[in-house]
Amino acid sequence: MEFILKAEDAKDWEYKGEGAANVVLSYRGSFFFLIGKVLRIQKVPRGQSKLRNEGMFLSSHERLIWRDVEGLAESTSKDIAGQVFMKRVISPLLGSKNIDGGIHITVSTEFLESIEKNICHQRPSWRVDATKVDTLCNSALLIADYSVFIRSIGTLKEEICFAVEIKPKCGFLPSSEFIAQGNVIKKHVTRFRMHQLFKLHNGEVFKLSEYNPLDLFSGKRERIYPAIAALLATPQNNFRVFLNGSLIVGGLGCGMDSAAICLNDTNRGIEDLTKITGLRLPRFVELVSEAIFSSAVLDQLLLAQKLDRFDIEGAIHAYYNVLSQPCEVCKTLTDNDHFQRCSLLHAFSLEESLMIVRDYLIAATAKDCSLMISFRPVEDGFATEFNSLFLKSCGQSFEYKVNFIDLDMKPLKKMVYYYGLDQKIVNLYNNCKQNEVCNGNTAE
Ligand SMILES: O=P(O)(O)O[C@@H]1[C@@H](OP(=O)(O)O)[C@H](OP(=O)(O)O)[C@H](O)[C@H](OP(=O)(O)O)[C@H]1OP(=O)(O)O
Ligand SMILES: Nc1ncnc2c1ncn2[C@@H]1O[C@H](COP(=O)(O)OP(=O)(O)OP(=O)(O)O)[C@@H](O)[C@H]1O
Ligand SMILES: [Zn+2]
Repeated sequence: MEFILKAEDAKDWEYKGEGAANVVLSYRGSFFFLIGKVLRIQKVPRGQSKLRNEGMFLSSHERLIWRDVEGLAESTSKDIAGQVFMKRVISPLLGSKNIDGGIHITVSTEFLESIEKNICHQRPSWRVDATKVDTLCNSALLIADYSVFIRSIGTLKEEICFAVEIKPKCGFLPSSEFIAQGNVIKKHVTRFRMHQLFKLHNGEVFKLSEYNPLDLFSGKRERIYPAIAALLATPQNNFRVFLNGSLIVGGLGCGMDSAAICLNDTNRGIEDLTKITGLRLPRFVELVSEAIFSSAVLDQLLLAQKLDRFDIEGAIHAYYNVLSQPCEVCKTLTDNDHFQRCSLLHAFSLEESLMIVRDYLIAATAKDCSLMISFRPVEDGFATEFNSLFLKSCGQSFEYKVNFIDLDMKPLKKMVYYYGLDQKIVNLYNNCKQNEVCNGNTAE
């Protein structure tokens, strides 16, 4: 008999969080198979009811880009495309060890409608205004809950555990020759840093984050620690802490909490963590840093991000080649040298152009995914099937697990948006710099 979640099951699912595209719920019922799991449900922009497309999910150009990936071009839904993309494109790059594709389960429209109603008051209001549960979707993704440390399926033993969620964003500086002279700042200042200023300017955050992705991705202990400390100081949508599965630090998907509220909440969260685990703030930062350092999990992620070799300023020209359309960007270029250089990209073959765009899209996924690391204190010398580390400074051993989340495929049509956003971000940064408003965060 097929397993279906129906209206009466909705009460067992509790709001956990959401991003731009999905809402995530934790299971609070007693059905063995669902214990320790979360359900990831697709959302749609409000006012836009997505018509079910019974045919191919990918556009004809996307099918061309992904034609070498077995089963991807033929996908008939977002779910199927996502699953194939994760299995055949992302897992080989990031290593299957830290990725759980989850399973798709059938959900009734009534279940989704009840969920939409039940969680409405818990969602951030700006997310409610922008999106709603896609009640026309007939499946949802069931994944292990990484905010808890589960040792065996179907049990949630009463053990202390905590987890951090990190959205590290882009960990390198681009060096593409297709970056216009006027945008050369991109080669010296991180995208994250420039984007912060843009977000501040547009009221998307209250305070600039001091987090530097180059530190987090450095592979050096002494640089990872300040990166984690900076994330903790200004979590925005880049950092969350869960204690026994409940969110204690970081907001529900936005950076709109005022600096004071945020700091108060963080302090309270850390107090709770210290009370329950005995771990004080510096030791906690040390533990998270050590897990990132020892697991070297960001090395693979960085390689995947670096598939973006041409930067959007180069890849956008390849995009127009793929579409076989006149390039909308070349039309706007005023620097003749730069125009000549970009023209070279239009001489590339279709094969080369497809590869540039495909690699850019894979890198975009790698720049937007998050990492969840769950910890559990253990007796020293305790044999474990998981990674473990000993924190000398507090004489305590921990076992930990690292998992990537949000490895969704990015749609091809976003390329134009990516180019526009990039130009807006760099223009604003350049203007601010000229006005001597902003300070540099240059790479060494
Ligand atoms: O473009 P960016 O760098 O702002 O990233 C977007 C994220 O913004 P962020 O900068 O992390 O606050 C954005 O996150 P928020 O909605 O701001 O929490 C999404 O992750 C978006 O991806 P998608 O639309 O769900 O596929 C992300 O879009 P992609 O660029 O990954 O497609
Ligand atoms: N497997 C999981 N275990 C625990 N919590 C999870 C899991 N997957 C997602 N979450 C929580 O739900 C939130 C939203 O999930 P996710 O990042 O997949 O949404 P999204 O809409 O795809 O995000 P984005 O805005 O980056 O596109 C996460 O930030 C995380 O807090
Ligand atoms: Zn062009």
